[in-house]
Amino acid sequence: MKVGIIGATGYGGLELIRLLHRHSGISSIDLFTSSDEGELFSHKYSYLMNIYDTPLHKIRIEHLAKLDVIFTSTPSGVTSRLLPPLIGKGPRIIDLSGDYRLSAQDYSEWYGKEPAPETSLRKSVYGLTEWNREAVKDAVMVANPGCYPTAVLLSLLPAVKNGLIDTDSLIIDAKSGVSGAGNKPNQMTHFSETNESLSIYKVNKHQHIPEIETGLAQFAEKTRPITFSTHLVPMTRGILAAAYAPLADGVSKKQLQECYQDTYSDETFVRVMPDGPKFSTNQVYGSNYCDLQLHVDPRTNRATIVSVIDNLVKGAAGQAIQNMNVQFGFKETEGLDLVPSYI
Ligand SMILES: NC(=O)C1=CN([C@@H]2O[C@H](COP(=O)(O)OP(=O)(O)OC[C@H]3O[C@@H](n4cnc5c(N)ncnc54)[C@H](OP(=O)(O)O)[C@@H]3O)[C@@H](O)[C@H]2O)C=CC1
Ligand SMILES: CC(=O)N[C@@H](CCC(=O)OP(=O)(O)O)C(=O)O
Repeated sequence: MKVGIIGATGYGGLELIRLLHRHSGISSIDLFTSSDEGELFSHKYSYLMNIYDTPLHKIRIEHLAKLDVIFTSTPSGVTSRLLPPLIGKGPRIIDLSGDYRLSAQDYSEWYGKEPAPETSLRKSVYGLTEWNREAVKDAVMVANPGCYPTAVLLSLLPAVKNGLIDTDSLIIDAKSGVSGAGNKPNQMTHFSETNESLSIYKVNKHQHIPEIETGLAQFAEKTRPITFSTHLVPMTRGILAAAYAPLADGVSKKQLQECYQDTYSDETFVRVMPDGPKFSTNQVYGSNYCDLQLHVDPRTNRATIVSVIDNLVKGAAGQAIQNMNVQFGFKETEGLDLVPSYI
């Protein structure tokens, strides 16, 4: 298969390259840029010397149209303009940005930008693979989920769908490594701002709030608003999301645990962990796993449901390749059988 990556020079793009390199079904990977046309990729990133000594291509529709699959890993507001002439015209498209995940109204409200045209939005399928595999198979356009929504939806959907927790006032507290903000440092992500410091940001304003709410409504018919807070942690990769909710009447910890084990028993990439003294982002570092752990406090009858992912893998490039595997009939784990780099 001939693959193209737009936004190859960014963090999501680099991770796509790293993972696609070991995929058996790929014959070529064309890398596209909006700023460094003609430059050898291994000149820009010397760590790729003798691996990707290929030039960066200008983004041209005629070139893109000849490919089998296109990954777009660009800032929000780019693919809503770039992709409409290509959607449904040949290449399958997997967009890592937020442009095709929300309704036009939610997108305008939460991203503060012009949404994608309605006709192209209608063709997009939400790529939370474990929950939407059948739709992804035939999708010409996959909206790859955001990093936080991946962690939160995988951790909450079984309990919400099966009515095991009271979702009237769901609180989710999430923490991310700094690579989640991309490769352009700013006032918030600069080393001297993040080092030795923990911050909370976009309180009640995070653009992933409507994405999580839409996912809960789509896969579990839950429509109450959530409280979702995001934090920046002085580490490079990883997301830990903890959700807090009372158990529904009569539900036990054992039932909760069994529900999760049943839901994900056939899923390679979602691991339901036993209780243990430690649960951390480094147990999934560099891998496509989403690990879950469930706790119930008998004093408050409240469940604490925790998930960890690598934001650049399961939260971005890994899940995107998982979706490509589903679309093209590859084994879902192809290119993704990565042992976490724990240390
Ligand atoms: N980082 C993460 O953990 C996750 C990111 N995402 C989303 O994925 C997308 C990419 O994120 P990330 O890789 O971190 O971002 P980066 O900022 O690291 O990279 C984005 C890349 O997009 C390219 N680009 C910028 N402007 C344009 C443009 N106008 N047209 C075409 N290409 C452009 C740039 O490359 P060049 O200058 O060479 O064109 C740049 O390297 C974002 O939408 C992000 O929100 C989703 C999940 C997780
Ligand atoms: C740490 C950090 O800053 N993370 C980013 C994740 C952004 C992202 O992935 O954006 P879209 O899914 O909307 O494209 C944030 O919280 O905004």
